[in-house]
Amino acid sequence: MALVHLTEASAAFAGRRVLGPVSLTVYEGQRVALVGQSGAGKSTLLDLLYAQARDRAALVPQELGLVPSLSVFHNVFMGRLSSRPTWYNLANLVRPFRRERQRIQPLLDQLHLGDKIFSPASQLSGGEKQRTAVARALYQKAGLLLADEPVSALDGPLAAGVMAALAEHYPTSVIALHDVELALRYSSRMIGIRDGLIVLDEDSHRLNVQDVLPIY
Ligand SMILES: Nc1ncnc2c1ncn2[C@@H]1O[C@H](COP(=O)(O)OP(=O)(O)OP(=O)(O)O)[C@@H](O)[C@H]1O
Repeated sequence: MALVHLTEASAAFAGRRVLGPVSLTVYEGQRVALVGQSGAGKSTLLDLLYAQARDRAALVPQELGLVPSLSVFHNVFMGRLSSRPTWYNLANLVRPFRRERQRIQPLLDQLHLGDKIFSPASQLSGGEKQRTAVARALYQKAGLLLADEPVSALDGPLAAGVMAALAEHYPTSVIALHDVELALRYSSRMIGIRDGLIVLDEDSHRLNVQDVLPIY
């Protein structure tokens, strides 16, 4: 089943086309890695996909979108604000419900962030902020994950752990990654972007790093 679909889509800034035309269908169960040079158009493509699938997608944007004054717990809780009544959200803001803590704590533990649950986001390192945004997406439990460089601030083993967590919670995803090896390891389909166009679209298991490098 197709979860998101673009037909001859394009995007421009100040009259300059930066993406497209691109046509892309992402099917249920596909873990898509988006790779390409800085400025190739990966974030722009993710934006177009999100615009099509806003009601069924969790987004980890490159800028993360955290509220600095709120705790990690509350930032993660925000992943499901729209599915809860306002009174519930406000009450949980003042005094976290035990059942919400019981849902959020294991996600943070999995991301090695468990001891930061009530730290304000403003006091986190770059990598901790990134993992908070990832936890928010895990908590959201949407049908599709869209993530823009979700592990760029993490070192090797931690990056692999976060990619494994994303794969475990989200069978269908589109993730922009600059680390080609990581992209190959955690995706089933590899899409390469160059100058705003799709120049590679292949099963990841058919590719190795050398096959992907020419798009850079
Ligand atoms: N708000 C904007 N205004 C003007 N130009 C923009 C804007 N956002 C992106 N662009 C341009 O669009 C092109 C594609 O940018 P995009 O962010 O999609 O690339 P990217 O592949 O995600 O890059 P990176 O890997 O550095 O995040 C670039 O040339 C960029 O300069």
